[in-house]
Amino acid sequence: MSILEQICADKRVEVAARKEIQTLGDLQARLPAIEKRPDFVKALRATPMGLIAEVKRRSPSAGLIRDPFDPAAIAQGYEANGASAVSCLMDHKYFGGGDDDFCAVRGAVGIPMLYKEFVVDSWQIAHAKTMGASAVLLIVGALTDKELVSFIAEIKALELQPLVEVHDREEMLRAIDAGTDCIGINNRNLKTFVTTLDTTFELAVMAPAGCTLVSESGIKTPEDVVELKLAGAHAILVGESLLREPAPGEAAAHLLSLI
Ligand SMILES: O=P(O)(O)OC[C@@H](O)[C@@H](O)c1c[nH]c2ccccc12
Repeated sequence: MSILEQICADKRVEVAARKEIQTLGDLQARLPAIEKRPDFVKALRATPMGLIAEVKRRSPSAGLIRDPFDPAAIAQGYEANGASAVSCLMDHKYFGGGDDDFCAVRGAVGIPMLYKEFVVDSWQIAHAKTMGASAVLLIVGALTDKELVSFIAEIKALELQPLVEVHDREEMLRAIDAGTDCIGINNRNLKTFVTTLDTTFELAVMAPAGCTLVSESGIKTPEDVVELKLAGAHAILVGESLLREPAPGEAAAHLLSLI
């Protein structure tokens, strides 16, 4: 079993248990009272290169990334230094994240937030809305075509925006067929962890006109960002290289310094 399959199998068990405590109906009952959140895609397109800065403690590929870890302070640093949005890991078992981190960040910044999760169930989409997310990640490699189409529709129906993640040509074609206007190209292969910006260089040309294109993972230098912009990326999603610096916010400003 690949790590992606393993994480998704665990996630199904986790969501089933959470649904017993807080049902989908419980979440849905709260939706009318949830205030509208800022537009994620608009924020990404408002600057020459959008930055989705990530809050994550650890990952299966990198191990422990940052300790001690103060999600609210990190996110404030990102916002003060020009980040367009914050991505917050929701998975605890593999990434050390979860609801507490999301709430802490949500209370600390005004920019849009991405619910960074392995979505396998509609419950998670309603949960993202109640938490105050603006956008929800959908990983094409973890979903059937039918799931992809229905999750995109559910996300839009709640006035959230999907970031549809692909890693190869086949997944890119599936994302386009499903009809999304915001595609994330993950430079990291979630099966092998091999990470190369060549993934973006290869796939960016396939993106339909008008589609917002995000390059994700393994982005480290201002020169990387220039190359990604030339390749057609409108935004970048960056975690590890910022989080390993003493001041992640300042590192974010430096990363954008050549744009
Ligand atoms: O820390 P990095 O290499 O800058 O990558 C950030 C982000 O792209 C990565 O965390 C990510 C991209 N897609 C995911 C899906 C699930 C979990 C994590 C991810």
